[in-house]
Amino acid sequence: MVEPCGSRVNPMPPVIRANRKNLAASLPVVWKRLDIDKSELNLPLTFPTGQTFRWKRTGHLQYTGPVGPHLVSLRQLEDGTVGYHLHFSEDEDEARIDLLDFLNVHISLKELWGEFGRADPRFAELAENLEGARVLRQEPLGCLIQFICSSNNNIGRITGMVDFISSKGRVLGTVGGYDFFEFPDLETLARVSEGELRGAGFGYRAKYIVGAVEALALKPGGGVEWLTSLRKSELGGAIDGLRSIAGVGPKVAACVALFSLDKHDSVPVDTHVWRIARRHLLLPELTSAAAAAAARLTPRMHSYVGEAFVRKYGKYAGWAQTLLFISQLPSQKPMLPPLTTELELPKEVLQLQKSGNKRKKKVS
Ligand SMILES: Nc1nc2[nH]c(O)nc2c(=O)[nH]1
Repeated sequence: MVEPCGSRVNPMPPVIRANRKNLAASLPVVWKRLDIDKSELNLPLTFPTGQTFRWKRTGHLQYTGPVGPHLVSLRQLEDGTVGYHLHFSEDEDEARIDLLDFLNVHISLKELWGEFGRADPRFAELAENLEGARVLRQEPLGCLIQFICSSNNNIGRITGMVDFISSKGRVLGTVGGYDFFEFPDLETLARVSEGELRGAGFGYRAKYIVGAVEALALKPGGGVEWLTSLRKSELGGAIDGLRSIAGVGPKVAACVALFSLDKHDSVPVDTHVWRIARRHLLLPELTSAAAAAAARLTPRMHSYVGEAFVRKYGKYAGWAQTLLFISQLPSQKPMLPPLTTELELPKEVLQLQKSGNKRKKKVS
C-alpha cells in the first residue's frame, strides 16, 4: 500500500516538458514510501558504485534515473526508509511495479548478508559498515551497452559514454540539471555509426557497440527478446550467450548476467576481486607465487574464482561480490576501519608468501 510520507522537500524541482503528462506538474513533491529501510537499500552504496551509470545524484541522499519508460527519484527519508517520486510515467501503477522489480525487493539483503557473515567473519565485519548495498535488476540491453562501455575505463568516462548513447532515446525529463532518457531501442541504436561513436570519444569500444547492436538485430525473434530469454538459462548458458557477442569478455558478461539477467551466482572478477578472493577465500592456489604469474584474468581463472565465491557464499555469491567490490572503491575504502578478524592462512600458504616476499626483495 502506498502512503505519502511527511517529507515534502524537493530541492531540485523537475523541469516540466510540454506535451508530456508530467506527474509532478505544479504539485509539491510527495515522497511515496517503499516498504524498505536503509539496511535493505542504501542509495549512496547502491547507485554510484558501478552497477549503473544512468542514475544521478540529484539531492541529499537522493538519486534520479530511468526505470524503463518511467523517470523516478529515490530518496533516503529521515526515518531511514526509502521514498520514491515519479517525475514522468504514463502509468503510475505499472511504474511502481517496475520500480520494485528493478530494486529486486523480493530478495532480503539482511537474510543474505546474515548467511554470508556466518560463512565469512571478515564479510560480517565489512557488512557492518556498508549496509544496504543492493544488486539492481536492470534492462538487459541497457546493461549490456553500459558494461561494454565500462571495459578498461573509469567511472567519469563511462558515464559520459552512457549519457551519449542514452540521449538517443526518448526524453523523459530533466531533474537537477540532468536530462534523462528511456534507453534507445535496437532500431534507434542501429542508426548510430561507429564513426559517430569514435568522434564522441568511445575509442575501440565504438566497434564493439556497433557490432553488438548488429549481432542482436540478427537474432531470430528479436535481440532484446533473445537477451531477456537468457534470464531463463543457467549461469553458464547466459555467459556463453553473452560472450558470443564480439567485445564481451568474461568480466563484462558476468556483470551483465548479475545486474540484468537474474544470475545471482555470477561473480565478475577483476584485479581487485582477484585480490579479495586470495584474502577472503583462502585459495592457496591463488596465494602461491605461481598464481601471481597466472594473474592474467583468463576465462579459466575467471570461472575458477567465481566457483570459489559460490563455494564460500552460495548461490547469491554475486551479491557478496558486490559488497566486497564496493569495499575496494576509492570512495569507500579510506572510510572503512581496518578489519580486526584475523585471516587464518594455512601454514603452507604463509610459507609460500614468505618465500615470495624474499624473492621480491631480491629483485627490487
Ligand atoms: N558490484 C560490481 N560493480 C561493478 N562495476 C564494474 O565495472 N565492475 C563491477 C564489479 O565487479 N562489481
